[in-house]
Amino acid sequence: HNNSDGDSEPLPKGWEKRISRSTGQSYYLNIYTKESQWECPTEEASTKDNEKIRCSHLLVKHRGSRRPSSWRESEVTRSKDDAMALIQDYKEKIKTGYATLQELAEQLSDCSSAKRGGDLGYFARGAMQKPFEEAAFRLEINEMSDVIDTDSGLHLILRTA
Ligand SMILES: O=C(N[C@H](Cc1nc2ccccc2[nH]1)C(=O)O)c1cc2ccccc2s1
Repeated sequence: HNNSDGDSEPLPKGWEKRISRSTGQSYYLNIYTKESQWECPTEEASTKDNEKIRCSHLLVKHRGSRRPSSWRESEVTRSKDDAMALIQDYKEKIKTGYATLQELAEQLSDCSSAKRGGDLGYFARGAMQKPFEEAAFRLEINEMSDVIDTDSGLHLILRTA
């Protein structure tokens, strides 16, 4: 329920009202699961930490990657520094609106999810490597991460749901 002045009624237990850095809009944070939502909550915040989110990502592997091979090339030989230069370029292209993460992932991601524009589907905590999970669960919907370093390589993550 979005009451008109928003602040008249106290929030249900476990929620905090926040202001979005990017849009200035107020949103609501579940202090247990750290999940955020735009809608004013009507129920007590859920404490189950099997909350699921959905992300797409673009992965650039390097010769130190856990599996230095992909649908794009049978042996990935680029250095980590070269991978970093590449993914920073991709990040710029996405930030400037030159391309979407999905478009670049489909052509350039070293993850098999490239076929689905980088879509990884819904996942809960515990499914993905920790650095990826921590970054992904901190994102607001439609927000893209900075470059994230995992044993698989360097990622850009876009939270889609
Ligand atoms: O682990 C995967 N692919 C690896 C690369 C990789 N490593 C990751 C680490 C964290 C998140 C996604 C990641 N993708 C590979 O192809 O070598 C996954 C592929 C797909 C495809 C569809 C849905 C989930 C997944 S997870």
